[in-house]
Amino acid sequence: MSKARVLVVDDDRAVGLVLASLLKQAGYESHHVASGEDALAALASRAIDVVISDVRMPGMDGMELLGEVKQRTPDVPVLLLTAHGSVPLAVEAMKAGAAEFLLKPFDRDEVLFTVEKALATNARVAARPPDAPVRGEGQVLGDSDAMRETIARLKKAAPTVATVLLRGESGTGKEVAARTLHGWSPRHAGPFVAVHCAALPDNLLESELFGYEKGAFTGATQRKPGRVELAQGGTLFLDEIGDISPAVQVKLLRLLQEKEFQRLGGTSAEKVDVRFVAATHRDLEAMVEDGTFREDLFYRLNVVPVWMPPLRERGDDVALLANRFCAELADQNGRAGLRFAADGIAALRAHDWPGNVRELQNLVERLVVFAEGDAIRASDVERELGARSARNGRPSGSPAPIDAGTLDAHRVEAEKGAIRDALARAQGNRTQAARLLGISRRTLYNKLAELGLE
Ligand SMILES: Nc1ncnc2c1ncn2[C@@H]1O[C@H](COP(=O)(O)OP(=O)(O)OP(=O)(O)O)[C@@H](O)[C@H]1O
Repeated sequence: MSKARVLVVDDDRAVGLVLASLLKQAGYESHHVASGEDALAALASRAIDVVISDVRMPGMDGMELLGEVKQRTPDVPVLLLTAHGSVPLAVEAMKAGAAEFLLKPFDRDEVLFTVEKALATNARVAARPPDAPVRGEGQVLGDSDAMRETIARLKKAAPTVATVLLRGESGTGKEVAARTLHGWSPRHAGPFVAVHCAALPDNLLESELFGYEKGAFTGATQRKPGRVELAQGGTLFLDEIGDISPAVQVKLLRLLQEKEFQRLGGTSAEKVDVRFVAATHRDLEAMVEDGTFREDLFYRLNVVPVWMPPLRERGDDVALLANRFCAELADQNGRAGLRFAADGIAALRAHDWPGNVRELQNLVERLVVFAEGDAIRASDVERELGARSARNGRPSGSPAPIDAGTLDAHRVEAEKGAIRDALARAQGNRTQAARLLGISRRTLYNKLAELGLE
């Protein structure tokens, strides 16, 4: 299908561009405009599926824009973004019809989760057929020994219907690999449908996967196909498979074994023809051992295991990827010609990339947005790495312990306390705990790993 279109409205160019490009990376078509007036012009001239707008802007502000959008194109959900969050403002915005209220500085997963949720309420988008990506789109890139081996395995698996299990740390490119595999497969003209299993609570995940019949539950006013059905003739990508509950594990086992499923509220089994690709950063073998992941499901998934190597083991790929990202992002951001100086690349090579390719891509993006000359130098890289490490509480390069007196150490402790508290209040239920904390389930999982609370 054509990609969902997101309009980003922010008078702060850097914020707007970063947000628009984050959405692009996630597979949306996104445009940035700098004012409410320009947003209305964009809405009048092209089909937009969701709007994300800053609240405080000169001229027409986000609240006024919200009012106009609700009048002119009531189907289009509006998400408001502000650094000046206050409860009365949020309440006022929700009353005026805002789909959601997001706080700056924004969290990538939170933004994507919220956009996905908002798109699900847009009937026009829901009625579209699923994704049929262009052959070759989003191909895995890499020339290191580790990556050559991975690519060779993907090529061998591509022409078959064997289930592929992609393993590797977060940000290593498992989803990119899944899309590449689909693009290389005989099913490439069919749909590629992704389900991010950790992002959804159980009941939503089930209805998302299997769909529902009219009347299956309150609010089920019409029959809705699930992602499994939408992937007919193509590939179903089950991301974060290690995060699904035992109840969903049983249903997936049946789907993988019998190639059939039942819609929620349905009475008959439906047959499907889909190729399964799953991914996880978790140690599934250990989960099988401790009884949190079904052994039979593990074997069904682990037919062709493919490991995505961490970026720190990919040698020259750092330079290859950085140059590629720089060229693309510089082009998109009106900085064509901007490149890395040799010492800039050397500085990148010296970093250990705990966030893998995602971290590199985000860093290059910031370097492009804030670059002043024609070349990105080691000092620019070090400054950005240092700034981000300070924010993450993870000093750059060497993993020195956090000084108990620093602001970051306090933040880390405060976050740990809030997460422990929410988990206790939710009696260990992570979905509820995430809700109490106002973050997505996926963000909670990432935080648990980052803070060593798992
Ligand atoms: N080989 C690659 N070529 C181009 N971009 C890549 C490559 N690998 C990863 N990326 C980019 O890095 C980011 C992370 O990739 P991806 O989402 O596929 O990782 P992942 O392993 O699925 O992460 P997670 O486990 O957190 O879901 C994406 O923005 C993706 O576009």
